[in-house]
Amino acid sequence: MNVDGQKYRTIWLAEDGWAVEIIDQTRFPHSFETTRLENLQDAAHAIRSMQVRGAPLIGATAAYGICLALRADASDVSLMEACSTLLETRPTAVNLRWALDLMRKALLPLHPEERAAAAYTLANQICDEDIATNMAIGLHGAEIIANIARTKKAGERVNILTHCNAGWLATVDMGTATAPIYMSHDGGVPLHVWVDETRPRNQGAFLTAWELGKHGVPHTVIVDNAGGHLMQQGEVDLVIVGTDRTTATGDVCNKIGTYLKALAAKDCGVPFYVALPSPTIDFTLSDGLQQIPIEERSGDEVRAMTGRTAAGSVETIEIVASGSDVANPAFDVTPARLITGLITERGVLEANGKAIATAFPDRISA
Ligand SMILES: CSC[C@@H](O)[C@@H](O)C(=O)COP(=O)(O)O
Repeated sequence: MNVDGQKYRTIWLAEDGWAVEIIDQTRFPHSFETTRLENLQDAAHAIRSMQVRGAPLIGATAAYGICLALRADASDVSLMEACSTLLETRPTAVNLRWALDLMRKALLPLHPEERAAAAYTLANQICDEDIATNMAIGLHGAEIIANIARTKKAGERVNILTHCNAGWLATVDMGTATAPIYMSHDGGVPLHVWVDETRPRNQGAFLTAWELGKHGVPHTVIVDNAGGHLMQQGEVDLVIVGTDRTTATGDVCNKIGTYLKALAAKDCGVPFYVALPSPTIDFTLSDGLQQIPIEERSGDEVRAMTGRTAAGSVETIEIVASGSDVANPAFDVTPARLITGLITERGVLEANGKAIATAFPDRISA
């Protein structure tokens, strides 16, 4: 997407053709900075520290992490160790395992001398495919928005609520939940987005608001607890969120707080959609609540907030009474029964095993 007139992806090869550059997402929204990854440890650190985050981008970064590892040492041991180092960086987004499995299966049979070049080709392909997938999700999701827009009176806009950041910053480009929004907005559909701030790391307030703003999409940041009230007041036409892992039966794991939005949406009769690329479906799982590992992140993310002071410096302050315990589960699971539809690259599916299996027979057998 464009940032002040310059086209960016979230991850790309440096001019030297081997190092990897990323947008450092820990600096948002106070500054826009890019950083260079030169080895496996840089790539693992970028994922762990959330310089890059969002399920598809985590997968893409891991793929380039393999490239960097093989550039230094293309042996079988190096490949296997790189896969296990990267796999341990974050537990919930299944795109990480998907990308590593893809890389390992393709590269292990090759002669070590061929591996690094083949790894770069494959990682580039993963990135290009991510964008094509998101464009397809955008087209399918835009139809849903267009149908709602047709029910509106002149001058009324479609109000969409989203949680966390499933925007272009969470993918290689376009985003998943935001792809239908960008396409509809660019196509002239009047719309407005309610952006959940998404405590504790504020991906909504810091990232989604930033990228919607840069693209000129009307939006309003709300505290995480406001969504239910807005739905009761008829101020939300539909919810679109992303996901880090979706079971073969349609249970959706996404940023903590997603489940509460789905409950409120059900109670208020508001359609609740999940936008996802097929690498986010974990075909080995059938019960999201029992089987999806939920990342527990540092309590410091709950205890503190970072922001810009009136004097212009970026500072971190404590916001919890000292001595209190904190807990920080980073994701929750929304059962399939609360989901109106899954917006995938192969169309909008019902959230159930039959619909998913019918749309992705090739992925099940793989
Ligand atoms: C297209 S991204 C989908 C999800 O990865 C996104 O909604 C999300 O929850 C991201 O969590 P994060 O902890 O910021 O990596």
